[in-house]
Formats: sequence, C-alpha cells, structure tokens
Amino acid sequence: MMVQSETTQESAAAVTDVAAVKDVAGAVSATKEPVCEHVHVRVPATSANLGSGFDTLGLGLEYFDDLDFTLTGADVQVDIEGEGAQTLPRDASHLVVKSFLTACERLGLGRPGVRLQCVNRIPQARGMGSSAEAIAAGVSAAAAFAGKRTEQGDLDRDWVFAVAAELEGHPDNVAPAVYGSMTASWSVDAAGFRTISYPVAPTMLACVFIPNFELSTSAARQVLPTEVPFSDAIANVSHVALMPAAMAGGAQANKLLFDATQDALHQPYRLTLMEPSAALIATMRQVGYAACVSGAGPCVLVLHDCAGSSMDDVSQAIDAAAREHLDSGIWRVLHLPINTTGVHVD
Ligand SMILES: Nc1ncnc2c1ncn2[C@@H]1O[C@H](COP(=O)(O)OP(=O)(O)O)[C@@H](O)[C@H]1O
Ligand SMILES: N[C@@H](CCOP(=O)(O)O)C(=O)O
Repeated sequence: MMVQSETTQESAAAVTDVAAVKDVAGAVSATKEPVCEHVHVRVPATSANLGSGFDTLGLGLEYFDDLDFTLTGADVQVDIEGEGAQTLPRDASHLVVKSFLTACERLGLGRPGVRLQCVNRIPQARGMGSSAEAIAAGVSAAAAFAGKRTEQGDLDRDWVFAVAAELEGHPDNVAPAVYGSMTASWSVDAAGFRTISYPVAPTMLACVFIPNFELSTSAARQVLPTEVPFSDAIANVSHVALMPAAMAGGAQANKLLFDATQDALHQPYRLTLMEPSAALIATMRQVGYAACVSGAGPCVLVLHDCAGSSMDDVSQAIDAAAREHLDSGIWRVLHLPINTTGVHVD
C-alpha cells in the first residue's frame, strides 16, 4: 500500500502561476511550448462507493473511452462517436475541453486551439464515472502536452489526480480513473485530496447492469440527508473496513464482499429515485450476490471473486439470477475484469 498523492501544494502554486500570465484583456498567454502536437488518451470507466465506501472507494473497470487531442492553432473542434454523440456540446463547454483548457492554463500552455476526437463507450449519467473520465482525460492530455512527467518519464499521475479531483469535486471516481485498481480517497483539510491503492485479485469480476434511463450525480446527491443515525454510521465503518480483504480474494472473499457492499448511508435514500435498480439489487442479494448501486446509480454493480471457476461461467450464473430483470428490456449487462493501470497516454 502506498499513499499516492499529497499534491495540493503544487496545484495551489500552479493557480498562482495562471494569475501571473493573465494579460490586461484577461486572455491567458502561453509561457511554455507544447512538447508534441498530438496525444491519445485512454481512460477507464469506474465504479464508485462499492456499497459502504460512500465518497471514498472506487474501482477501475476494463471498459474505456478513447480520445485524440491534436493542437491546431485554431479554436476548438469536437468530434464525437458513441455515447453522448447526440447530446454533448461541440465547443469549449464540452467537459473534456473545459478540463483540458483549465489544466493547460495551469501548466503555462495558455489556451491552445485543439481538435478533440472522442470515441465514447462509457454510458453517461449512469454511475460509471463518465464525468471523472472526461475530466481525467482533459487533464492528462494537458499534462502530456506540457511534458509533465515523473523522473522515470511516466505521466505525472499525482498531478493529474490532484487537479482532476479538484475539478470534479469528489475524488472517488477520479482516483481509479487515474491509477486503476481499487482506491480509497480522502481529504485531510480543505487543501485537497489524497488516495491510496489496494491490490485486487485477478479473479475479481465486476458485472455492471446498465439501465435504459439516466440519473445525474447531482440529482442523486440532492436526496441525501444532512445527518444520519449513529448506528448507520457505525454499520458503514465496519462494512467498509472489510473491503480491502474482500477484494484481495481468498476463501472468504465472496462472503466478505456480500457484507462489505451493504450500505446504510446513501443507497436507502437514493433507491427511491431508481426503483428498477432497487428491485435488481434485492433479487441478487437474496441469492447471495454482492450487489450494490454503482456510483450514484442507476447502474447496479455485482462483485464476485471467480477463483476456482471461469469468469464466463460466473457471468452466466449472474445473468441467470438476474434473468427476469434482463428480460424486462430495461437492462443490459457488461462482465468486466478490473483495470489495474488507470489512464494511458501515448
Ligand atoms: N465523455 C464525456 N464528454 C463530455 N462530457 C461528458 C462526458 N462524460 C460525461 N460528461 C458530462 O458529465 C455528465 C454526467 O456526469 P454525472 O452526472 O456525474 O454522471 P456519471 O455517473 O456518468 O459520472 C454528462 O451529462 C456530461 O455533461
Ligand atoms: N461518491 C459519488 C460517486 C458518483 O459516481 P458517478 O459515477 O455516479 O458519477 C456519489 O455517490 O455521489
């Protein structure tokens, strides 16, 4: 286990740098030349909370958006294929572009013209971390253009995490999008977020059930209470403490996953907004599967350690348990291994 980020000092210093390069008209001038003209970014989908780890735990999934950034010298141009092609804006209000330009300013690259080509696979407003993915993509691309690398020559993930988590506002999806694996994120004070990675058994399977309706994260946060019963807080602390052992695999893994995915802090309030998700979770838990809301919902996540069986056989068994829900036409399901590498830039 390794604490991966306490990068808030640098991010605060970078904000000051941006102020220093603003000219009298308010435009941001470049103080640095990009080190290349084209960057390709691949970012994983993520599932946050994992039941009891509200606003804390996140998991990288082997399911990706691909984005190509080309510096043009002109303004902003956006091409979109796949998810959001009919709905997302094509200008600087596009979340990837907005995050990219903010990060460019902080890195002294000014406000470059860019052509962005997106192949979007991650469903949006469903609880698979699409907004964190979009922000992580923009910030990672800016870091690559600025040559912001570690001493070993890798993408400076700690910087990307600090800026992307600040822009997103909560770190639990951003951390696995940037680092992969299962992450636990927290903030010590108002200065920023930190995160830590836990090992995940290679036999771990994440089944994500995706409904045909959306729920924005902000709408799902509005129904949360401002206070919770002390007993609910204790229940979550004891359940979330099991998660690292559960995700590491072993003879007890599936039993532990079942208890670790039990939540009292957010799901009971949110499930009123997503009745098909509540019904699916109840069905799966009745037969012993570790089912919970993925992120803020409405996707449902089922975690299972497949040690001793094949992932295909377990996937079929999980689909069979959910058959009545799948036959309703509301759901489709992805059977995904865990992503352990996070964002990739080339
Ligand atoms: N790939 C993307 N490109 C641009 N904007 C995106 C992308 N993915 C998500 N967004 C923006 O984020 C919103 C969804 O964010 P949110 O409600 O947090 O859902 P999610 O659970 O998918 O993260 C979308 O409606 C869109 O405005
Ligand atoms: N902790 C957040 C996670 C939101 O994840 P998303 O994938 O739905 O954006 C929350 O539960 O609000």
